[in-house]
Amino acid sequence: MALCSTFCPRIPTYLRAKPISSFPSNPLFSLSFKVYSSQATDASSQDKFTGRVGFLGLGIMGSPMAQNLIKAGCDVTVWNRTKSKCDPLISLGARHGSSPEEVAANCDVTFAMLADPESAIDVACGKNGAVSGMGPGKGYVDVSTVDVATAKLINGHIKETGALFLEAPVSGSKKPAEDGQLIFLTAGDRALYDSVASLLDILGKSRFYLGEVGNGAAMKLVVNMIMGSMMASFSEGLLLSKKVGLDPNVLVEVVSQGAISAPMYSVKGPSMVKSQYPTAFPLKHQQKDLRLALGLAESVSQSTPIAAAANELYKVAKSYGLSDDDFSAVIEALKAKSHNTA
Ligand SMILES: NC(=O)C1=CN([C@@H]2O[C@H](COP(=O)(O)OP(=O)(O)OC[C@H]3O[C@@H](n4cnc5c(N)ncnc54)[C@H](OP(=O)(O)O)[C@@H]3O)[C@@H](O)[C@H]2O)C=CC1
Ligand SMILES: O=CC(=O)O
Repeated sequence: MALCSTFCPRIPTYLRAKPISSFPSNPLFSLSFKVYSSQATDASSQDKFTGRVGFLGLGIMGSPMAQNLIKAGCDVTVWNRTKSKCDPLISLGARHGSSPEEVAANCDVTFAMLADPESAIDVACGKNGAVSGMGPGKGYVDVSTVDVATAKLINGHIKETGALFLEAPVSGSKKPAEDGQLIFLTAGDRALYDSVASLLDILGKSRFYLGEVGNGAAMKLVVNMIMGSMMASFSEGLLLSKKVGLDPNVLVEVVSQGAISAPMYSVKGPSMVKSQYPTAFPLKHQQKDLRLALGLAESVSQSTPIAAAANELYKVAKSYGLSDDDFSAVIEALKAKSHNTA
């Protein structure tokens, strides 16, 4: 079945796109409702996608995303390198593909949510990769966070088969993925963007179409460069407040009420004070994103000293075995530093 825009019936009315003016200006509304900014979308998600959907990569992000598609009534086929992660989704009604190639061959559109550029390339272009199953009338949507060169490389291989390509990295972590509140940063084939708009609207609260392939990756890396630096700076503040005799919990509260408030600080601050880092966004992925963002800055000779310093801290944290902890564990690198210099 070729890509089509037909009705996908199980999306409740309250989850459908609403203009931003329908909601009060309270930012909390954007955390709990589907809100579409005027720039974020002009494709109508009234045209529902009912083709078969493939999903490759069922980690922290991919599993809840695939689950939301299944719960919305989509016909989903999953594949993951570690097969056991497919089982809960198969229990929910998903089909299983034995390779990315088989999934792509049997589906109209295939999503991929892989760890990094290497795995994204391997799953798309490697042996039994998705490219081998692609062809005219099909689409490939890569939602992994990769660099511009990787997005362009995969785009090239997919397009050679006659299929369409959309890069669509997401902003938003484990909880937004579970809640269908992701922000899609898409670029590539506009026709594919329009075809999968209703799927993106099941998974996310907004979607930006940014033009040429590479712009999605670039936007995502800039956002995560800022986020990585913010977390490193917040970590310094928490430790400094404690060392000068303040209660870091009170700092979290003060920050939450002022102009520098951010959900990230309010959500992660209390557990950071307790030295607990339950993984939502793995530290190794934040360091990967900083590394890729620094490469992006290098490519245009943009000075990014703060991000470069933050990247060093994440590398130190990795060397302490914190790769799979949440990225807020970067604070441990600063604790170790102050111990070393004490
Ligand atoms: N977690 C988050 O908060 C967010 C993450 N992201 C980005 O989304 C992507 C996925 O993140 P997340 O789900 O957290 O990561 P995970 O580490 O939880 O999952 C990574 C996925 O990639 C697969 N994988 C890794 N290496 C290979 C390989 N060589 N071949 C095939 N498959 C491979 C893993 O398979 P296996 O299960 O076999 O290991 C798994 O399915 C990353 O690019 C990340 O930067 C974006 C926004 C938020
Ligand atoms: O990439 C991570 C995120 O929280 O967004």
